[in-house]
Formats: sequence, C-alpha cells, structure tokens
Amino acid sequence: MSRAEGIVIKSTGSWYLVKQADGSVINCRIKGKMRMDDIKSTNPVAVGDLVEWEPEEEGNGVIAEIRQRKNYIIRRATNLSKQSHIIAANIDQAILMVTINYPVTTSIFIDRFLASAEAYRIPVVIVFNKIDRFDHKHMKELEAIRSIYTEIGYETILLSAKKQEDITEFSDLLTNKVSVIAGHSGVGKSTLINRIEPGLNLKTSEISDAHHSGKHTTTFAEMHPLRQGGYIIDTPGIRGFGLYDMAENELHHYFREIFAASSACQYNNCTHVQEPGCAVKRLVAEGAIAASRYNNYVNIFLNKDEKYR
Ligand SMILES: Nc1nc2c(ncn2[C@@H]2O[C@H](COP(=O)(O)OP(=O)(O)OP(=O)(O)O)[C@@H](O)[C@H]2O)c(=O)[nH]1
Ligand SMILES: [Zn+2]
Repeated sequence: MSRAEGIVIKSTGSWYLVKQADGSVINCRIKGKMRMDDIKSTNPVAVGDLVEWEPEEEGNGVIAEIRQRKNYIIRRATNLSKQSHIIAANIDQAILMVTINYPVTTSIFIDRFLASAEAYRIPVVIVFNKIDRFDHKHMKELEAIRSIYTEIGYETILLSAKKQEDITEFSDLLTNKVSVIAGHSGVGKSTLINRIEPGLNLKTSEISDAHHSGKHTTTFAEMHPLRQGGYIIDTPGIRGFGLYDMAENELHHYFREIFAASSACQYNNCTHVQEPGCAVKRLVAEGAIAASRYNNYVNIFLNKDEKYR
C-alpha cells in the first residue's frame, strides 16, 4: 500500500491528526503493535513526530512508522503514573515563559528547566511576561534576574502579552521553527499564543488571586501551525520538563557556566559540592558565577528541589 508522510499536530488519546505537506489533515490511528524505541511511555506517538501513514477506510489513516526523532521532551514517571509521557518531538526551541510575580516562578524552576533543555539539546528563549504589572522595584529585580541568564548566553525577552502593542520581536523568533512553550500555569502562554495567532482562540483563565497560581486550563499538547510558518506547541500546564534519566554526575554538564569552569577544578571528577580546590566554588565566591545558579545546581544535585517543581 502506498504510504504518505506527515507531521503529527495533535493527539487525543488513540487518534492522531497528521498534517501533510499540502496542508491537508488526516485522522490516523496507530498500527496495533508498532515497535517503539527504548522509551517506556504511555504514548508511542507524540506531537511533532514525523510519520508515515497508510490510507484506511473512510478517509482515515493508520500510522505505520515513526521517523527517528531529532529530540523529544518527556514528562517522567511519578508515583502516580508509572510510565513516562512524551510531550513533544523534533523541537527547534523552547520558549520558557516566566513571571517573577503573579504567579511566582522560582529560579530553581528556571534552572531545572534550562538544565533539562541542555540535556535534550533544545535551545531556550526565556520570556519574562506581565511586565505591565511591575513597578520600578520589580523591574530592577527582573533586570537583575535577566542579566544572570543573558551573561551565560541565554536569549531573553521582556514583554507583556496582554498590554504590549508590538510583539514582533517575539513573533519573529517563531518563524519557520517548531517551538514549544512552557511555564507555570497562569504565566500567560495562551494569551501570548492568541496574540500571535488570534484565530486559535485558546482559552485563558484568570489566575486565582488567593494563590497567584493558574488553573491548568490547557490539558493536552497540541501543535498550532502559524501563518508565518512554523508551529507552536502548547504544553499541558506542565511545570517544565523532568530531568529524564539524567545521572547526578552529568548534571554539571547542563549548567553551562559551571561546566565551563569545571576544567580548572583540582579533581577532574569534582561535583562542585564540597571538594577542595573547586574552581566553581571559587568563582561563586568571586561573584563570577551567580550564587542562585550555584545553589540551584547543588539543590538539584542533592535532590532537594522536589518541593519547588
Ligand atoms: N497583567 C497581565 N496579565 C496577563 C498577561 N499575560 C497574561 N495575563 C493574564 O494571566 C492570566 C493567565 O493567562 P493564560 O494565558 O491563561 O496563562 P497560561 O500560561 O496559558 O495558563 P495555563 O493554560 O493554565 O498553563 C489571564 O488572566 C491573562 O489575562 C500580561 O502580560 N499582563
Ligand atoms: Zn569543582
């Protein structure tokens, strides 16, 4: 049977929407026993997957093969769900949306996300949203946080998804790329996507004033085609993606400035926590490495960040 190829733009449990190069969309199921790779996940196919499908009755199709993934992000198994879940595949960049207030995004959340993205080799743009709500004091706080990240080479943008008229600086970053947008519930992801692609009309919801936290309006991952070219993937109220299978002694590879400094440590297997002659600790003391980054590294290393996720 003849096969066609396409990209999975939406999954609703057992059905997948597959978009063809000509723009048409086919509803596909998956072949009963499709061989999956080594990932034990609840979903064999994820948005962003490039697939081959065969036509079936009534204009539907069946996915027969998944092309090798360039990368993918995963929500790892927890006590509640024993299996991991592939959130999305073949991603060009992640947009990490952050608000320092309303709701609060902690620096350990940001650093965990960045480390995961480094591990997955996905570039990140950090978007600080809701700046319309910030007074002078908050703005200074924000600039201080921002500079920590620009200094180690991350791209950052300040914006107001709701109030800002011109958001082309952000919009241009998305053109012809597959971008995943992540961040706490209530930071304004849907609001921003609706600004870029008003036709989508994504549901947004007031954050509860009592807790300054959102309500997890978005429940499943979906890839939205953009008129300008490219796609944006709206993640289900995920709190960043997990550090999937990342060994402790690997963690420092994913904190760029810590890794860059580590070659000068006295011990070449230095974990930068308590060893003597640690170049990382020296640079932290000198202020060349941000204390917040180092502390977050240590807390993640010692597995003490659970409560911040
Ligand atoms: N003041 C202000 N409010 C904003 C801004 N962006 C979004 N909001 C508001 O914040 C609330 C949450 O926005 P959403 O877009 O629903 O947030 P979300 O990140 O998509 O939330 P989930 O779907 O739950 O993950 C809504 O009431 C928005 O109107 C902004 O730039 N400034
Ligand atoms: Zn060290």
